[in-house]
Amino acid sequence: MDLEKLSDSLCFGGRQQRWRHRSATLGCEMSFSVYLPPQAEAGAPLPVLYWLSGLTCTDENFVQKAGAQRTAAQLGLILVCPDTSPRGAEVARAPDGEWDLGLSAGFYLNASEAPWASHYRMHDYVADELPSLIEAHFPASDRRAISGHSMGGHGALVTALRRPGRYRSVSAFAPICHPCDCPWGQKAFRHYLGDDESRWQAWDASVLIGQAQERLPLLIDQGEADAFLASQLRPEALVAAASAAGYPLTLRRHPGYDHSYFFIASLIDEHLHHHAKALGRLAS
Ligand SMILES: N[C@@H](CCC(=O)N[C@@H](CS)C(=O)NCC(=O)O)C(=O)O
Repeated sequence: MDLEKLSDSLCFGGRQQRWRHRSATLGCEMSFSVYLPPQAEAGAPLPVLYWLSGLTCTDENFVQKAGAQRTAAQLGLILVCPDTSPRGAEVARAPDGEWDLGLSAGFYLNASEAPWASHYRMHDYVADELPSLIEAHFPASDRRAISGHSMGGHGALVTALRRPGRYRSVSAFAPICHPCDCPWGQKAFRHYLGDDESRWQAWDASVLIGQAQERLPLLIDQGEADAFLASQLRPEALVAAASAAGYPLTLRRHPGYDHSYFFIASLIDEHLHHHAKALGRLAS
């Protein structure tokens, strides 16, 4: 596996890096960002928090805006941020001006429909190919946690729920909680998965939580001033489904916070502590 280093900066005593590789799963070149805390110098494997960003993002939004590195350095957590869709000239794209489909809008699923199916396999990339690469090339253990924002919050929830045993904890900021029943999700699922809505359910956290095999520590933060809250995010659907299934869910609603990275930056430390406890880096 060829890995090309694109950048490498000292950050809170650790390294903030960006890498490029050829993804066999996605059939294109992909970039990802990784933060290696100072403890990585010693070489002993450290646990990894995978972060999935939202619509219009790349692997760089979180590392530049969330301010997670200071606490990751204290806790000894590696942070890995994949891109939000396959990339490159060979990859299908939405018509100009549509930012909620195609590039930067992969929805962390495996598409079944043309023209998307040949490259849009972000679920397999995030759950399988990327962790294998990280664990082979960096001082990373197989203790994994997953988190994300908006479309990436949906991705974190669905990835953890679909893949029992792979993650120790999960969290999300302002996730799309019930994509089968909101405009962003319906548009993406119709294109990527086809018109048969019964096939959408395998990618909807509010459905999957009712079938969950394991109970992970699950934390969700939601801003009350988020412009997408009522129309797109629908946390009440996930709360109802979790309650019916007896799945413990901590959902915190925060007055005044919007959908931006300012909200994420305000609460990211609490998410890092949530994951550090499950990953054995803090007393629980
Ligand atoms: N472009 C959209 C907003 C898209 C948006 O809010 N994207 C979120 C994720 S869903 C984000 O993280 N944007 C990038 C950023 O804030 O750095 C609009 O104008 O309404």
